[in-house]
Amino acid sequence: MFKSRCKTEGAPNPRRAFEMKQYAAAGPNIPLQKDWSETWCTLPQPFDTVLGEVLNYEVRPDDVFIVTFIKCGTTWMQETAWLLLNNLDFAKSKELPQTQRSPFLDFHGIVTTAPNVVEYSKTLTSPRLLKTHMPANLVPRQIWQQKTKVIYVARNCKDVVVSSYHFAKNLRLWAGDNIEDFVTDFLNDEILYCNYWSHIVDFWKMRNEEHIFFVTYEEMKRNLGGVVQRLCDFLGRPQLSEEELQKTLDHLSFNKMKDNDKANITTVLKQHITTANDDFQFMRRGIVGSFKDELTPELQAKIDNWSRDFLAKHGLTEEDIFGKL
Ligand SMILES: Nc1ncnc2c1ncn2[C@@H]1O[C@H](COP(=O)(O)OS(=O)(=O)O)[C@@H](OP(=O)(O)O)[C@H]1O
Repeated sequence: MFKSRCKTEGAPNPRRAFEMKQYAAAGPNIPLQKDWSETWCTLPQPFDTVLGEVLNYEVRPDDVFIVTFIKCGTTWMQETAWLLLNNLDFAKSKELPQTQRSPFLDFHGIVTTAPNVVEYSKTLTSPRLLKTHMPANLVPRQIWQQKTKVIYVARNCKDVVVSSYHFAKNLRLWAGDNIEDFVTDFLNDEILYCNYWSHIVDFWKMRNEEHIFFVTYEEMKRNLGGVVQRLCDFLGRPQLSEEELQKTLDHLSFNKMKDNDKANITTVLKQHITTANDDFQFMRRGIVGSFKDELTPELQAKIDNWSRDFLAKHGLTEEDIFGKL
């Protein structure tokens, strides 16, 4: 059912920390919409099984999915949406780790020693809030059949490159040692879940569909209060009072989430990814534009050219999606 293709067959990239495959959805049972890109998704080998589990996942009518490319603000949005779906239960949010409140369906594909999250998620009461990094053509197919609610968070490419570089390097999920090589691998789709743009553009095209909530990390930084109230409408929840909103924004601030070990997933990641460096921090800078002081002008231009070429084919520019950076 799955076609795997490997551009680098016969010449494996020495910077790959583990064997990766590039998967493309294939076969008559997979509802590949006409205008979705058919770009592959780069995943570790154990996804041969996990992909099937995720694609065939049994979706409940009131499930809410958070779908993102990596490092786009997933965890921040999970904390936000979980609170709204659970009547602002701050006490429970501080008791239970986020990974238990809002499981990451594909986690055991990346970390084979992690528990089977697909199985765990079946034990949760509804409404469930589920996370996946799969692209549109590889998320549970019932999402498209049932028009299940999807919250999609996108983040500008250069900040994603920087954030994923620190993440992959410090967890030793990538075996190179400098950001120049990482940029090369990212642009060649050698990094987990790449290709970046096809992931984002597919959902951008669906952003006006009723069951899709498309938002950017940049908008969350600019006006989280506005995003929260808009999300209340999407989730069918009442708007928050001024007092509730302020309490929610305080809980969701970078510093509060960083100090909250039930929302900051540093410890969980270190527990499962045993190769992690001691000083690995999941909550790193949490800003828009960290690329400005972490990427040379040459690397920025290299990424911009690559982005421009991809987006031109779709009649888009990066500014259409993210505004001025
Ligand atoms: N509350 C809050 N405010 C602002 N920014 C936040 C917040 N929580 C997480 N973050 C930042 O989001 C980045 C991690 O993205 P993800 O959660 O998508 O990572 S993952 O792919 O699910 O591992 C990562 O970005 P960088 O700091 O740029 O690395 C986190 O710091």
